[in-house]
Amino acid sequence: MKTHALAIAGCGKLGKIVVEALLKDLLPNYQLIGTYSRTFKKAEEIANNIYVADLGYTCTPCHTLSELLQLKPEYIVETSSPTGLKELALPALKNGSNIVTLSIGALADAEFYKAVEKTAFENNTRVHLASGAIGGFDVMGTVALMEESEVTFTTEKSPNSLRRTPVYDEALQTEKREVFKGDAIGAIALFPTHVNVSVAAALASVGPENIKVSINSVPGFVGDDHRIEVRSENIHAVVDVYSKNAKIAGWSVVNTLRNIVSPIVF
Ligand SMILES: NC(=O)C1=CN([C@@H]2O[C@H](COP(=O)(O)OP(=O)(O)OC[C@H]3O[C@@H](n4cnc5c(N)ncnc54)[C@H](OP(=O)(O)O)[C@@H]3O)[C@@H](O)[C@H]2O)C=CC1
Ligand SMILES: O=C([O-])CC(=O)C(=O)O
Repeated sequence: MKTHALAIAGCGKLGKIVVEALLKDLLPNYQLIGTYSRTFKKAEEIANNIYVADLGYTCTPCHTLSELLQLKPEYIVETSSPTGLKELALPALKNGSNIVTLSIGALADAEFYKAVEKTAFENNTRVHLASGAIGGFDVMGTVALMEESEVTFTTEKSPNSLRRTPVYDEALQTEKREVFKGDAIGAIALFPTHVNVSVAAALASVGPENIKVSINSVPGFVGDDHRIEVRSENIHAVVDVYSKNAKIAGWSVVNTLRNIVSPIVF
């Protein structure tokens, strides 16, 4: 069986899910050879998990991104932040590494998107956008090719998840409110780490400047509900995903990694 050298950049909650999957032998085609995170200790903890599991190879925790790239990983799981993806994408692609990312919000920047596309193309590498806390990119892409469509993205969130954002005030604890209405570029600018999904749905369909995004704070709400609706002359598609927490996003990276090496591809 061919094994692929894997690295993780951003060793937080979702990166750890990929490690959990490796240790459960759900990613038998990959060896985690390196980790990197802003806080070195977190990269070290994951590398230590691999050491303790005695998988027959070593995982090197890295202090810098360039140290990670020197390990020449074939795939880098990027689970840091949209800023992290901006720092990592071009050097990683030039280094011959493919990327699986959840920090899709970074790609709302059209100039960055173009540079990523060009660099990946020139270096024969690819960027895989994991489905994260949503799904249905296939339907969205298909309809976008087929005919003109209108795509709306409506999210319900708990007020607590908006606490460290500019829209938060205590009244949100008792009052339902639409806290953002606009396109995906405006949404990710206001909530830089909370609405990667809106950018992902937009990139899969009508583009970040054309999708209609509505973000709603609902008192007492637990988790997130993302509802994407595509309407065109022939199609009415609804993708509605409720998730109690963000675990689904981590597992979507695992699913993407499995799909990459599977002879039967979804
Ligand atoms: N597409 C989707 O559906 C979803 C996407 N996301 C995105 O996934 C990513 C990971 O989320 P999650 O695991 O919950 O986040 P966490 O905060 O738990 O983990 C992120 C880790 O990455 C590190 N980090 C952050 N920025 C950088 C950087 N520039 N360079 C290196 N390391 C960095 C953090 O370091 P430190 O510990 O020092 O802060 C932290 O350890 C985020 O971008 C988030 O926005 C999240 C949920 C759903
Ligand atoms: O879990 C979610 O609601 C999605 C999320 O944080 C994101 O898209 O960044």
